[in-house]
Amino acid sequence: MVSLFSIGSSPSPRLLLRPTCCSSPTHSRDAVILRRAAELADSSAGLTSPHPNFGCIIARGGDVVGKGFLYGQGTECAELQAAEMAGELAAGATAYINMESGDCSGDLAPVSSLVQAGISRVVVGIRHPLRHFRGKAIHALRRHGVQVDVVGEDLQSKVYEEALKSCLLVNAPLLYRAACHVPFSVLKYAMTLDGKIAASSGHASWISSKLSRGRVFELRGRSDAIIVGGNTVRRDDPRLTARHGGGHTPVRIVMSQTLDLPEERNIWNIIDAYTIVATQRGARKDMQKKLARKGVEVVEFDMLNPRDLMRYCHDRGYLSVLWECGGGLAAPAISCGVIHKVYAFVAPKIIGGANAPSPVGELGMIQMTQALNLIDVSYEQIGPDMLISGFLQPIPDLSPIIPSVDETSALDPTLSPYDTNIIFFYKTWDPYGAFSNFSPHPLQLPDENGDNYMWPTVEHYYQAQKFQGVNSPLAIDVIQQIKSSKSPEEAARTGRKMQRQHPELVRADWDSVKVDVMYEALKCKFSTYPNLNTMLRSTAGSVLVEASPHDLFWGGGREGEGLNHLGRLLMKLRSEIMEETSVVGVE
Ligand SMILES: NC(=O)C1=CN([C@@H]2O[C@H](COP(=O)(O)OP(=O)(O)OC[C@H]3O[C@@H](n4cnc5c(N)ncnc54)[C@H](OP(=O)(O)O)[C@@H]3O)[C@@H](O)[C@H]2O)C=CC1
Ligand SMILES: Nc1c(N[C@@H]2O[C@H](COP(=O)(O)O)[C@@H](O)[C@H]2O)[nH]c(=O)[nH]c1=O
Repeated sequence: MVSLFSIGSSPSPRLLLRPTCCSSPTHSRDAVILRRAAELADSSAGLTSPHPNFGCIIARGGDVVGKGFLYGQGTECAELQAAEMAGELAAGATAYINMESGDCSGDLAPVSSLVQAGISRVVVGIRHPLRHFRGKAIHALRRHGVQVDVVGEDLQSKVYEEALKSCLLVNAPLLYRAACHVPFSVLKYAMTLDGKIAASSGHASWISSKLSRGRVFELRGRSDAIIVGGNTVRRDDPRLTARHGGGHTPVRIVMSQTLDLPEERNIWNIIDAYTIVATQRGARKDMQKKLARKGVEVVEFDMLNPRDLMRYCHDRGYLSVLWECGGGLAAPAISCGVIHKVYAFVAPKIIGGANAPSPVGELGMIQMTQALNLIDVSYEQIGPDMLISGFLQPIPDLSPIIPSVDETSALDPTLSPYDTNIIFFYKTWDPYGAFSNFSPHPLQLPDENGDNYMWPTVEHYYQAQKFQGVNSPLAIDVIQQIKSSKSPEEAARTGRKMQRQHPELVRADWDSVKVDVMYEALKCKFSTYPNLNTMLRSTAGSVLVEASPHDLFWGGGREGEGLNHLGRLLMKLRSEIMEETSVVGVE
C-alpha cells in the first residue's frame, strides 16, 4: 500500500509524479479535463447505492463535446453516453475517463462504444482496482489502435497530481475494498468546542447546527450502511435515515453485545429503512425473536467486534459505511484499524462536565507522540460549525501493479476468488457479476398490456411482475414506477417497499409463480446475449451460488443456509443449454 496524500507539506510517493520536464499546455489541458471527469463520476452519489463511479468526457482540443456518468449498477455506461452525445464529433477526439472501464457483461461495451465512435486517444486516471478487470479495457483499446495514456505510467507530469487525487477519491471505497476486503469506513461525530459529544446526562440533541446535520444526511446517502452501538440506541432513539432528498437509503446497523435494547425504538421501524442488529451469539434469544417479528434482521457473531462486522459488510457487498456511534464503540473500531476517514463537526459551544462523553474512548495511548495524525486534512465552515475531515489511513494505490498482456486478454472462466467448485456471484463488479439480476442486459418481454417491452434489467421485469394483473390503479402505477426506474436498485426498492407496505397489491399467486417468472427472464437474458451464454456454459461442473447473505430465498445466505434459487435456476438453464448444444452437435 502506498501513501497517496500529503501529510502536512510532505507529498506522498505516488503523487510525486515526475517534475515538469514533460509538462506542456496539452498536459495541463488533459489534467483539467480528467479532473472534471472524476467530478462527473461522483454525480450519482446519494441517489443510488454506492457503486464504482465512472465519468467520461470527450473533448476535441479543449472543447467538451460529450459527457456521461454511470448512474447505477446496470445502467448505461458513461462511455456510451458520452459517445452518443458527441455524435460525429467523437471521431478523432480524446476521451477522458477517471478509471479504467469495468464491464460485467464480458463484451466490453465501454470499449466498443469508444472504438465505434472513432475516439483516437483515451486518457485514464487510474487502472481498475479489481483484478478481473484490471488492464483488460486498456489492453482492448490498444488492440483496436487507440492510443491510451494512463496517468502515472504514460503521463508523468506533476500537473496531473490534483487530477489523480480526484480520481482516487471518487473511487476510494472500491480501492479499499479491493486492497483490504473491507468497506470504506467513515467515522462521523459532532462535538462541542470542549470535546464533548453529549452532556454528562447523555443528552446530545443538538450539538451541531441544522446546516451541519443536513450535510450528515448527504453523507448517509453516500453510504451503504450506518452503524451505531446499543447505548446510542438506548440514549438517543435515533432514526438514522438519509433525509437528503436523494433516493438511496442506507441500511442501519446496531452493534449490541448485550441486546439489552428497548422494545420500542424508531430504528425498529423498517418501513423507511432496513435494520440489522449485530450481536453476540446466543445473546437474549427472547429479544432476538421480538426484533425478528418487527422485521429487524438479527445477525449473530461468535465474537462481536468491528473487524468481523466489516468483513461481514464486505461479503454483503457494501462499499461504504458510516459510523455514527459514540466513543465507546469508536475506540475499538479505530484500534482494530477499520476506520479510514473521520468527519468531525465542531460546534462553537461549551458544555463542560467531567463525565460527559467524548468522541473516542480508550485507545491505550499515554504519550502525545502516539497520537494518530490525520492525512490530507480539510477544514470547511458550515454555518456556525467547523467541519474537520481527514484520512486515518491512506487510500490504497493499486495502480503501479500493471498486469501482463497475457493476464488481461480474456475473461478467464476459472478466475474466481473462491473455491473452484463453487462460483459465487453477487455484485455486478464481481468476476461473475453478469449473472446478477442487476447486470446491464436489457431484455424484451411482455409488459402489463402484453406488448413487447424492453426491460432494462431482469430485476426491473421481476419486480414489475409482482403487481401484474392486479385490478387496482395503484398496482398499475407501481408497474409504471418500476418500468421508469433509472437503475435496478431503484426498481428493487420500489417493488420491495410496495410489497411490504401494500401486500394487497401483490398478485395472489405470486409465491407459486415467482420462480417461473424468474426463469422466464433468465432464459430470455441468456438467449439474447451470446457472450453470457458462453460464460454460463464455461461454468460447467461448478456450483453457482448467489452470495447474498440476507436473501435466503434467492441467495445462498451467510453460512450456506439460503435456498439459492437464483443459482439453482442458472444451473438448470446451463443444463438445458448444454443439452441443446449437444443435440445440435449430434445432428
Ligand atoms: N454527538 C455525536 O455525534 C454522537 C453522540 N452520541 C452520544 O454518545 C453517547 C453514547 O456513547 P457510547 O456509549 O460510546 O456509544 P455507542 O452505543 O454508539 O457504543 C457503545 C455500545 O456499542 C456496543 N458494542 C458492540 N460491540 C462493542 C465492542 N466490541 N466494544 C464496545 N462496544 C460495543 C455496546 O452496546 P450494548 O451495551 O448494547 O452491548 C456498547 O454499549 C450518548 O450520550 C449519545 O447521545 C452518540 C453518537 C454520536
Ligand atoms: N447529536 C448529534 C448527532 N448525533 C448522531 O445522530 C443520531 C441521530 O440521528 P437522527 O435521529 O437520524 O436525526 C444520533 O443517534 C447520533 O448518532 N449528529 C450530528 O450530526 N449532530 C449532533 O448534534
